[in-house]
Amino acid sequence: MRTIAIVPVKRFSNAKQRLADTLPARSRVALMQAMVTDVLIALRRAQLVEGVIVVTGEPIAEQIAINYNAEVLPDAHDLGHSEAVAAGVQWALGRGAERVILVPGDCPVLDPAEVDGLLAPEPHGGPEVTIVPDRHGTGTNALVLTPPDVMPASFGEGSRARHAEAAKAAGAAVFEAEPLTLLLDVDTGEDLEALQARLEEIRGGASHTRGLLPRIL
Ligand SMILES: Nc1nc2c(ncn2[C@@H]2O[C@H](COP(=O)(O)OP(=O)(O)OP(=O)(O)O)[C@@H](O)[C@H]2O)c(=O)[nH]1
Ligand SMILES: C=C(OP(=O)(O)O)C(=O)O
Repeated sequence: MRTIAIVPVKRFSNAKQRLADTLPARSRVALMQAMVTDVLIALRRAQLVEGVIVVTGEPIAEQIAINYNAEVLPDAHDLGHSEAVAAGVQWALGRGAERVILVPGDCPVLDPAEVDGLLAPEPHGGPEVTIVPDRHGTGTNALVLTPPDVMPASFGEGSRARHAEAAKAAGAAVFEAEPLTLLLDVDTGEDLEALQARLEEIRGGASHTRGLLPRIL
């Protein structure tokens, strides 16, 4: 099933506001750069992802996307996570995608094998939505949408329940999955500590973020 990954990336200067008390701006920029790089490397290694689109107005993210064989869809206004993804879905439909996986740019320990695990189950033929929550259990870190426009994404506070409701309303089969490496997005100082702990537990992966953390913390 032709599957495209959509990675929205906000301009680095506005990114990670929830880390402003933990890191100075230049470190937040460096962290986003490293995390986006690690996410794109992981998606490129996923066997079941046929293409990657990065939706961004950030020139550095654009260059990273090009370096890792991803397409770039300009985002002139940074109107929001969901808005960026919506544009990516339309782009993916135009390129024949039958399914999309929505992945944020701030899940650096993403494991390609877990991405393939999310995409491996044979689709039932009808509309389907898989929700990957965040580690707090109320947000959404990733969505697998079959077809890509089965429902609009609605990221933000309490999005896990909202996405489940929207999927049911769309008549889609709803699944939930908790692949360990997709549960950890980095939004707060506490997430950063959890990331450091995770990087100590696992060998390999997230090479750019792993290399940067000691320099900025
Ligand atoms: N292209 C684009 N991506 C976005 C936008 N808002 C959020 N994103 C991306 O969506 C993903 C998840 O967003 P958040 O967790 O809210 O990241 P963030 O906005 O940097 O974090 P905060 O500033 O703390 O809210 C990240 O990859 C962001 O870069 C946007 O307006 N445009
Ligand atoms: C991360 C989420 O939303 P946002 O990207 O807008 O913070 C979420 O829906 O859990």
